[in-house]
Amino acid sequence: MRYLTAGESHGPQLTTILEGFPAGMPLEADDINNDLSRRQKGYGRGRRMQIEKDTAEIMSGVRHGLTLGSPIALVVKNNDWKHWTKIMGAQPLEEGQEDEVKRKVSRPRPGHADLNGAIKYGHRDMRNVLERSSARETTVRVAAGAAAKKLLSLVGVDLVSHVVEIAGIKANVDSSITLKELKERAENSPVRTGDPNVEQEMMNAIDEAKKNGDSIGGVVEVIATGMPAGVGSYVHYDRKLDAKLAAAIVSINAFKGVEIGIGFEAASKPGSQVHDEIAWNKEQGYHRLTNRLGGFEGGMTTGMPIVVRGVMKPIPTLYKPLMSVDIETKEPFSASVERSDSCAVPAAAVVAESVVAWELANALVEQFYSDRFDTFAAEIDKQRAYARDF
Ligand SMILES: Cc1cc2nc3c(=O)[nH]c(=O)nc-3n(C[C@H](O)[C@H](O)[C@H](O)COP(=O)(O)O)c2cc1C
Ligand SMILES: C=C(O[C@@H]1CC(C(=O)O)=C[C@@H](OP(=O)(O)O)[C@H]1O)C(=O)O
Repeated sequence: MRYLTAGESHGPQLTTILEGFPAGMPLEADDINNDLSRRQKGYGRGRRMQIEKDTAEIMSGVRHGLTLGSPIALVVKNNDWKHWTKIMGAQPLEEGQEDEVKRKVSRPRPGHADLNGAIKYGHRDMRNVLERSSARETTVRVAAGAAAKKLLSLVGVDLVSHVVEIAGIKANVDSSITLKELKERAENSPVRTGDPNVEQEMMNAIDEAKKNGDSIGGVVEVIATGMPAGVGSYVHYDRKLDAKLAAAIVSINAFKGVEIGIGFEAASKPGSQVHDEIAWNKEQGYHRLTNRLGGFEGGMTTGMPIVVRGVMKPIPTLYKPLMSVDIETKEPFSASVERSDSCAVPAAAVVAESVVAWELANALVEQFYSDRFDTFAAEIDKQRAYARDF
């Protein structure tokens, strides 16, 4: 499967085209809209989220609630567009209009794509960069991921995402709770954490950062259960599914690191406390007695839950501005800010869940016959039975 996205943050709409979904799979706009709304929630977001009410329209590839096997085009309109029509206007500017409608952005913001993007594409107006590098684009990545999640749910793969750390405050999730309970907790928490004991502390940290004109980051975790064993491959670097997940996570705006299973903790532990012992019984088939490697060995799924974490840096736009240089005058300035999120970690957890879902769905579609949804689902069931008794 593949998808492209198009759209500027303050343009009329965002678009994505999804390709490779099996034909005959149920899909409705509501499957997508629920996740779009989840991405908009979360403590620490700025004023833009009060303007937008993200909903997807399915423009192609689905009839009477079933996929056709042809490309699926999804559109999400930007409500904010109406405030930006002049600045974002599609028409070329006429003589003398330049100053009136087009305030050139010549001041690159530290931590953003502005300066490097301007150098790369030769834009003297850095709005041409920031409009596309904005995390507004994650809206349609979540739409794509929601369609992937629908596919996964129909073949018995379930996902949950939650916030495990904000600004050094760590959640401690009771390992005895079920995935369903974890999901409910995260869904009902303004900071999407599975640990209610640290929720208030995290919100206080966000308030404090906001008050100080600063921003904070954190760590999110995505867990996926039900993936059959043996998906992905060890034979080539670009077929390793854990590597694809890592790339997907780091591709999210502001994500700077990724861990699979215990991740960086493995560096300080002996092998006996890192590797998961293998066992077999009739009911479960092969399984691991622990899941420290987060569901992967050799770039392939083990059949155990997949556990991926990603670290998000603090939002780069700060009300307490950082120094930069104007590209026209080469003079230093301190950047002023109109609006920004102060912490988007809870929202980014939903984005992480979506990009992981896409990679898992893609891996299944690549590995199993996938023209028709009914045969695709049957093949996955067969793989589960085969792997259990192997
Ligand atoms: C959900 C989400 C919301 C974000 N909101 C903002 C924001 O309001 N202000 C901002 O400066 N950066 C925000 N970012 C981060 C920037 O988009 C990102 O840091 C920037 O594009 C540079 O990319 P890089 O950090 O990956 O290098 C957000 C990121 C995500 C995932
Ligand atoms: C619009 C979204 O996030 C935006 C991501 C973002 C950035 O620089 O990444 C900057 C802000 O944009 P604006 O300046 O228009 O308020 C955020 O609101 C969204 O998540 O839907």
